[in-house]
Amino acid sequence: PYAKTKDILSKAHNEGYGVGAFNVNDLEFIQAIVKAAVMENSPAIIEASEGALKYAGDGDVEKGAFILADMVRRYADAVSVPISLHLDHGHDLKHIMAAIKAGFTSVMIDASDKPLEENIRITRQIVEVAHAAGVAVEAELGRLMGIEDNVASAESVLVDPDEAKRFVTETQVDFLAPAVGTSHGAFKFKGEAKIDYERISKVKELTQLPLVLHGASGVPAQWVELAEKYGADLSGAKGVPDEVLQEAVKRGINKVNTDTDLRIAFLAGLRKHLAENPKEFDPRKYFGEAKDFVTEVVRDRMKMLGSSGKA
Ligand SMILES: O=C(COP(=O)(O)O)N(O)CCCOP(=O)(O)O
Ligand SMILES: [Zn+2]
Repeated sequence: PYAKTKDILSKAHNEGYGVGAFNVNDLEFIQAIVKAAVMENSPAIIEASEGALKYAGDGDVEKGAFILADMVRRYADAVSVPISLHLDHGHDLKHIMAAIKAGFTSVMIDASDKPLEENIRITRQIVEVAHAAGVAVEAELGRLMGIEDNVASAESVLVDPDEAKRFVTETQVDFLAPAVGTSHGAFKFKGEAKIDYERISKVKELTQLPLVLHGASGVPAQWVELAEKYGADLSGAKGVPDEVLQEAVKRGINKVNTDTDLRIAFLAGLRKHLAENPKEFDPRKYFGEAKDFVTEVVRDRMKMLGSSGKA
């Protein structure tokens, strides 16, 4: 059924496992994720960024929010596993309000690029409005970037656990995304793939909240190689290894944002089908194989994070 992100993450927090938060922009990815959740008997968080709302609404964010929310709700209510819908990286109050009106069960206010005091002020505002509507709030502290030679690289700002404690107390957010060395996209880490485990443990201890890891895609070689076999150029692609994610979950990460892996799997399926079926022009066929690859990569992630069987 359509569920509240907060309920899904409270259970994961209490029982110590990770739940994938899978990004969507369209119908195909929603279908693929819901199918994977059913096959794995796993909860799933579906999330849409502001870019996804614009894409689905052909430029109109509010329309996109309603279209995506309606699709997710209908697919979720047709299955027995809990599926929620979350606004990812909300920056603009208008977009956050549109998501709340459309029925998203949680929203992220991302003011992590602002000084702490301003991040607190903005986040507190959003929490007030969202909580009044029964919607949970995620915020981010520190900035997503890599870690080089054990110190944060110049432009990155890793979370300060003491600041995190103050932040959650003063804002009452429901979940927190601490910056611990990951980054978005397919080309993570300049050197070794490492994140700051100690910081995760300290933030968990001080906040006692479900924690979120952004930039958590693994960029699995099998999918990169398949996409490249059919003409993609993803040289240098690198993600977060499974064992690193599993350690992060052990230390308190519960929501694991995954977008890039789904994009690469879909790309591989699409390129493969088009290359192998030059006569095919029915999108239900060529998107069909691409969807099946997304289902596979989502199932793998649910097993790896420990959410399989936890519905
Ligand atoms: O943390 C992640 C994804 O991390 P990943 O790239 O490692 O999958 N996200 O929040 C997804 C961000 C997607 O934003 P946009 O739609 O604007 O491209
Ligand atoms: Zn993110």
